[in-house]
Amino acid sequence: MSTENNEAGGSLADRITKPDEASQPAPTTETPTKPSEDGAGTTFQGPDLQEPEYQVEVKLSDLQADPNNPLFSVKSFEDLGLDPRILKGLSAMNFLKPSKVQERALPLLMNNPPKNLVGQSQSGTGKTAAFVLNVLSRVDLSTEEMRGTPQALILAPTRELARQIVGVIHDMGQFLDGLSIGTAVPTDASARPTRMTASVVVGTPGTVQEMIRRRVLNPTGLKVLVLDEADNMLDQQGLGDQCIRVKAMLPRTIQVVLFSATFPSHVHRYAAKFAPAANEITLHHEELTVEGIKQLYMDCSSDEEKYTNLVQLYGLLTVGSSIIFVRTRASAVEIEKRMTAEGHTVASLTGGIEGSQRDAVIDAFRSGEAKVLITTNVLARGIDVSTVSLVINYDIPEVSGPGGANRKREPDYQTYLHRIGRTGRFGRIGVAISFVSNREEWDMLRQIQQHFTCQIERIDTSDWDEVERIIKKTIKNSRAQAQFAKPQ
Ligand SMILES: Nc1ncnc2c1ncn2[C@@H]1O[C@H](COP(=O)(O)OP(=O)(O)OP(=O)(O)O)[C@@H](O)[C@H]1O
Repeated sequence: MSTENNEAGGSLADRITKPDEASQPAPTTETPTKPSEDGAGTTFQGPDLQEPEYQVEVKLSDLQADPNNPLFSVKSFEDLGLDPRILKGLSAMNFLKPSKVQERALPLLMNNPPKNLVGQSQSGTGKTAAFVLNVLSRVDLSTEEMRGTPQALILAPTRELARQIVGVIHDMGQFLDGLSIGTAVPTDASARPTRMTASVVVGTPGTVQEMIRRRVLNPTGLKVLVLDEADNMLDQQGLGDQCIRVKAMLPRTIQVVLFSATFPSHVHRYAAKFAPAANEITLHHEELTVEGIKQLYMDCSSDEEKYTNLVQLYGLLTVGSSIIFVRTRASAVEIEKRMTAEGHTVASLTGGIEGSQRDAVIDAFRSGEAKVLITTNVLARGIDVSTVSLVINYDIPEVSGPGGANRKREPDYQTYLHRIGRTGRFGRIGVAISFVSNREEWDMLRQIQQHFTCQIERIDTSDWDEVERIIKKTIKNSRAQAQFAKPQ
């Protein structure tokens, strides 16, 4: 069973599987090498922090000098003992200073003998670079034979995230001669390789498991295993099983690295078994929200009013880019159809569409060609598109599971945090609006507020000009306000 798509909430029962994708390894993928301007991967460029339209006043360097900010660091990348060619890659990506998680994780990761790591840090704070820098520092590219030997394996829950990580490795490792990166995501039979000879392999667990089983991927030379979005990977029945099976086929001495913005306690205990004797970087749940994301909600009297409010917001959705999260594939498709028929330009991405079509949609969204993306939880995690300034929770994320209609509805805290974290990346600003259309949804929103001890403010929809003014002002001012709020 493949588990590349974990759309319908965080639970096992609703996870949607695509058995046809399970046994389909993919080819080594090459990505372009043009350096990016804002620290995002090449293929995923967005504007710099200084978005002219919003006249953002604060600079990244200010945030990185604030000890309370997750982007703060005292060290430079040079201090972290990285290879000069990797430093050159970082500089080409315009990464000037490490973030807190990078500064803390890298010495732990790169120390010898290698130790396992369970690392947590808020969304958009640079966890990818933390594990990629360790991977690039550990691969040996000195001989032809080593260059063709898979030495590091990175697993991610979705094809979109796997492809994104490939882009980051490509950019960061662009000056490492002989580095090759393989992508192991479901693909057509005609495009499957017979042998994976890349030194770094990034993929989804089902496909990687199948590649190892069919001896397409030889795991004996692997030195590092990374699980990105590790809590999600280990907590879902299918994905978790696949990760365990993959790990059982790897060398026993492999360094295991687990990263996520969230590690709920039950998964944390399990993670400690998957990565034994690991160093840990852990946050309390009230430390998890990101300062630059303004959280709002809208009262809607019915499901239909959710739709009309969304349409009213269309002008704001296209100021930057925006992501609209819905609960099911069917509603994503329905909203897309309805909005398109009414003359709005929107795209949708769900696990229900073919892999190549998914790639085309996400690529169009990254390039800005598509500015409004309707999706399910399949894109709730990890996706890094710096232009996203607005996230809409059209449906509040819920824990789903057995129990039928009488079961009490419960918010999915982790998914809420990951969804809103698609904006406000690495010190940028963003707005997240949750729609509530009945008492139960309002209760779930209140519970989310309590859980993260955060403020989710109501927007009054009786005057749409005012709504527009408030949201635009918020986008414009939220970072600056955070600065003014700082003690002198
Ligand atoms: N040191 C740095 N300097 C500048 N930009 C950086 C730095 N580190 C990371 N970034 C940029 O910050 C953005 C967010 O990084 P990344 O996607 O790794 O976040 P994350 O912590 O993995 O988030 P999530 O929990 O949502 O997966 C990316 O666009 C990345 O290029």
